[in-house]
Amino acid sequence: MDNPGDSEIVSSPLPEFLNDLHSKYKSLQEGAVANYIPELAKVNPDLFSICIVTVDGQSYEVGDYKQLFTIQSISKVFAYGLALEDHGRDYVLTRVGVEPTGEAFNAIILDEQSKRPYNPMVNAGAIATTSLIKGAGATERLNRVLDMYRRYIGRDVFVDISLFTSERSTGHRNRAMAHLMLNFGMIDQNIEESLDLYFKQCSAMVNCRDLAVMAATLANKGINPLTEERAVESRYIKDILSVMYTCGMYNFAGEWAYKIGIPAKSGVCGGIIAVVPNQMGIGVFSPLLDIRGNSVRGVKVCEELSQRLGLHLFECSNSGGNFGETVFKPCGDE
Ligand SMILES: NC(=O)CC[C@H](N)C(=O)O
Repeated sequence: MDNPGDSEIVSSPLPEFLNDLHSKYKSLQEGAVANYIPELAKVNPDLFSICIVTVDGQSYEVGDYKQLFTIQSISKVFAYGLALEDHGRDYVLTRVGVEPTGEAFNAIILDEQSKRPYNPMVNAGAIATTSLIKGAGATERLNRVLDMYRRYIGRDVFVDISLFTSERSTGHRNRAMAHLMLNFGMIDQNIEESLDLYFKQCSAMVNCRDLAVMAATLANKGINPLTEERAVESRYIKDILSVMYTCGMYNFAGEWAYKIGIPAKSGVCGGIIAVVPNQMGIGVFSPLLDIRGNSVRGVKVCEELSQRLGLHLFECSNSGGNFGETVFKPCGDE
């Protein structure tokens, strides 16, 4: 261990450890709230919460964990799962790739050869993914998305209409991507309906604890550990987690995989979900973002959680222990 204080922190039970992390980073004022969607700029920059939900249903939370905010890009993960269930892996792969872009989340780029958007975790790919969600019309498609959120979270979820209309009236860049993909036959004619659905899926209201439950559901092979309801077919978990791992943090994805080493997804709301397969889901919320659109405190908290709990997928075999009672030791030090 590098720091003298490490041994105290890692030997604390999880609630104390989360409290320590929260106090440590609460005063960090780096970054800025997203303002390209006018309603998003109104968020209180001081909000900060960290939650963990284990696959055996224990939950730990600290800070403003009941505060609702819009899920934004984190929705891309779950919409991708629904599109896979609706069409199967092979067809979805013809419409959206699985390559990291190395570019900003809102880059207007398609793969030169295939004309597909690069991956479902950036805006272009997410709009293509959402266009694949089935339903007889706009209402049925929205209801399917909301029901999907309900299964992952365990309660009904609503769309923030102010946020939705704010994004719809300013979302010209996303509209441009949709037209480009329409030009190449990557999405169908009904682009306004699909864009509305995309803006609504991004404007669904969640709190930090919800994020952790959603992440824990992915960690638990698609079954919500609190309600025991299946949210997504288990055969698509590896697809979802793979693209989260390689593409979930936009143009920080490589460094994230290298340093933190667990599948994750962020959103311009300031939320991050991180999934430790077969162990736990992590949710962090803090709206101050870095230049890539990732939560500054969120990245720091995940980095420290990963280091102190030995969560990096390739570091060593994870302990797989009971996180409710465990006294944490960094793996590799045994
Ligand atoms: N990175 C994000 O969270 C972006 C989501 C936002 N709704 C957009 O499309 O721009």
